[in-house]
Amino acid sequence: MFSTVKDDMSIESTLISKERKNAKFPVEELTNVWDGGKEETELRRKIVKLFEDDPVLKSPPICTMTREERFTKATRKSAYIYRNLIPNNGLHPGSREFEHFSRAMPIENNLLVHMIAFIPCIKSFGSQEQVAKWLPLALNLNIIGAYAQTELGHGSFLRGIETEATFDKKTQEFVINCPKVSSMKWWPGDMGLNANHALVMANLIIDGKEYGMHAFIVQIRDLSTHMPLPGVTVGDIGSKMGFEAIDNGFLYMKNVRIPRENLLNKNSEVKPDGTYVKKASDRLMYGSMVNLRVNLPKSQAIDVLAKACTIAIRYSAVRRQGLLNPGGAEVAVLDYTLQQHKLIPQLATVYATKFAGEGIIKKHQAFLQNMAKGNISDLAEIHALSASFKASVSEQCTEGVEVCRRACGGHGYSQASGLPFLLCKITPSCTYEGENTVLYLQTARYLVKCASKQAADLPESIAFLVQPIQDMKGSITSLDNLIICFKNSAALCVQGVSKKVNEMSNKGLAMHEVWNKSSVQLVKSAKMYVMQYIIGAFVSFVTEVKCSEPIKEILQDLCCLYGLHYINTHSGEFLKLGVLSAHHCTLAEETEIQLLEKLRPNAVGIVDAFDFTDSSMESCLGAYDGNVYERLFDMAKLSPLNKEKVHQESYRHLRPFLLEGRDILEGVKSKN
Ligand SMILES: CCCCCCCC/C=C\CCCCCCCCCCC/C=C/C(=O)SCCNC(=O)CCNC(=O)[C@H](O)C(C)(C)COP(=O)(O)OP(=O)(O)OC[C@H]1O[C@@H](n2cnc3c(N)ncnc32)[C@H](O)[C@@H]1OP(=O)(O)O
Ligand SMILES: Cc1cc2nc3c(=O)[nH]c(=O)nc-3n(C[C@H](O)[C@H](O)[C@H](O)COP(=O)(O)OP(=O)(O)OC[C@H]3O[C@@H](n4cnc5c(N)ncnc54)[C@H](O)[C@@H]3O)c2cc1C
Repeated sequence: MFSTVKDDMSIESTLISKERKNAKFPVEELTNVWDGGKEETELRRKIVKLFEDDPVLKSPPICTMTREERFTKATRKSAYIYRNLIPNNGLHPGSREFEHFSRAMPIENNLLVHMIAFIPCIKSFGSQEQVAKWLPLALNLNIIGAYAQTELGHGSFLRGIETEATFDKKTQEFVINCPKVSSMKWWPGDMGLNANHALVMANLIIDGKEYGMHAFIVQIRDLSTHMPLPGVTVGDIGSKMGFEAIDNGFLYMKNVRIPRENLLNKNSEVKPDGTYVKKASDRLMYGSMVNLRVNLPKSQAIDVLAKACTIAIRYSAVRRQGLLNPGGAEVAVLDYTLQQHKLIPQLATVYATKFAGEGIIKKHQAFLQNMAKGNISDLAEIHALSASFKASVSEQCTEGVEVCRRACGGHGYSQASGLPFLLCKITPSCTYEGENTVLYLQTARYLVKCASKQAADLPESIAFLVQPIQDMKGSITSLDNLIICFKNSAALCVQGVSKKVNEMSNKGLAMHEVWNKSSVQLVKSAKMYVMQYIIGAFVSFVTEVKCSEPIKEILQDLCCLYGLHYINTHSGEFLKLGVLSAHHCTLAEETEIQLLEKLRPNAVGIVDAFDFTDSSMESCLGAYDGNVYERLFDMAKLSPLNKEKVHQESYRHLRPFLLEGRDILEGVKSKN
């Protein structure tokens, strides 16, 4: 319907090619470092290609589809992936290939909560017999389960959850009830339309006595008709800011009866006579959340920011607007120091959080191995670290994506840029798997407890909180000094708020009031604690990684930039704590600006090294060829509103005024 408008040779494509020629490092090697080795890069590309070449997984750009179409396509693709593509290609969970799935998955898919929460919960909370019964069914999608914990009235405060599971000795069943509207399960992914089972977190009641939150497998839909079972009211909660392909659901249960065996009973059991047997710590009930807080940040936040950086940096390298040199040619907006100051620190955030996250995954794996042997002594430490890490990463990356979006000017507001989609995808990561403020407070609770102990009684990673403050020798801009600066700040923050807490409670104030009155500083302490962890982990990675000198230099520069950018945006905190002087802050600012200038020629190369395919980004601004304007025009042509030259409804409503206008204008014309 629209005529084609094409430049013979787009200037934008030429500009981005020049950028690539100017890069001062081997891009492929940085990709290998990012992936964890050359073989991993090859494997990832193989898996991505397998998914991208598959005709079943192709669909129109998401910005041209309705919610209904997006949900339908996502379900069709997900069912195919889990039942055909994965088993037919021998890609089993736990295999090396599996590590690369999140990069290969279509841009929209669902059944994820079934895969990442329902299945792992069966494994964590189920006895051997229960795992043997439920796991194969779940892996084959014979049953599809949601993780139904949050209710309309309660999400964060789990002790307040209202859904009840009352044991009926006579029938050897649990009776599941949502006593009030506020007790209805609300939000669980995959539950609204696709799930036929749910892992329901409910308050266990035996003979009138409450035993707290436990996990039950509840069938909610008939397996042959998919109709809700008696007593079950279930559906989709409606349109959201994002995740439109996912059927986040509501679930209201009235006298739903399930067999006694459906209480997942690895950690606690109800005997036929109603005796309650506790086999392990109550805290293991929270294990599923720790697992997700450790493992989700990579795919749900860090990769999302990496994509946003790719889009914004490629676009900024070809978008020419204004002059730097009076009388000269228009410049790429990436040449403005202020544009570099927006975007390049986001790149540093991607690298810092990715490598720090890998450290936490390793720590968590070690914890799981110990737990299998009955040792959960590191639980509090891993809970505190994973809670604040999830909070900090989701917060930094969400802010970063919005910075990238705005850095693309007007086009960043267009769905065709891919950036609104990324922003809507990343924003809820600050809320799900534990609302960030609530998570920071959990970390702070642990840190304050640690502050009253001796270094020898604390885990190695925490002992610095109670040890003497270290001196910085030499420039603030060295990586060693950055670590010292952040460690000192975290220690002083924690000690300061602990002192405040003690003083207030010594004055007789109730602990809950003390806590509320100190909460602003408590959250700040948790943030500083996790920042020192992230910086420390990034520095260790940069120091130890085996790579060529140019790559090492880029990583060192990004590492330094990450620390300095944080200092410069929070300098008041560092000055207030007395960790840095005004002179240090001035130097930190100058050095950051120098680093931006140094990294600028490599910026396109660094985002190329993330190696996102065009189809994994669906972005007219971020495609590899830099051909932004033609792509924007082509995408606009696909808008469903452009299906016909004249939109009948717009014409119908406006026609009377247009006819008036025509008559007036024709009258004027005939007078003339
Ligand atoms: C063939 C298979 C193929 C598979 C293919 C897979 C392909 C994969 C591809 C891609 C993967 C990526 C895809 C991802 C897609 C993601 C989509 C989005 C998913 C979103 C899913 C979201 C799910 C959810 O949101 S679930 C709900 C989460 N809810 C929460 O997190 C609630 C937060 N609240 C809490 O955690 C707690 O209740 C609380 C701690 C805030 C409560 O506080 P309080 O009452 O004060 O504490 P209490 O309960 O009394 O606790 C007392 C002590 O326990 C300690 N503690 C608390 N929490 C924990 C914990 N987690 N671990 C350990 N200990 C804990 C607490 O500190 C107290 O200790 P103390 O010693 O007494 O001080
Ligand atoms: C996209 C998405 C997917 C989800 N998927 C699932 C799922 O699959 N399964 C599931 O069970 N749930 C799911 N959830 C729900 C999610 O886990 C909860 O929304 C989340 O845990 C936050 O709880 P809340 O909504 O009750 O927030 P609230 O706790 O009500 O938060 C509201 C405000 O109160 C503040 N606040 C709360 N408590 C405190 C406190 N103690 N001190 C200071 N401030 C406080 C918070 O900081 C926040 O500012 C999902 C949510 C989203 C958005």
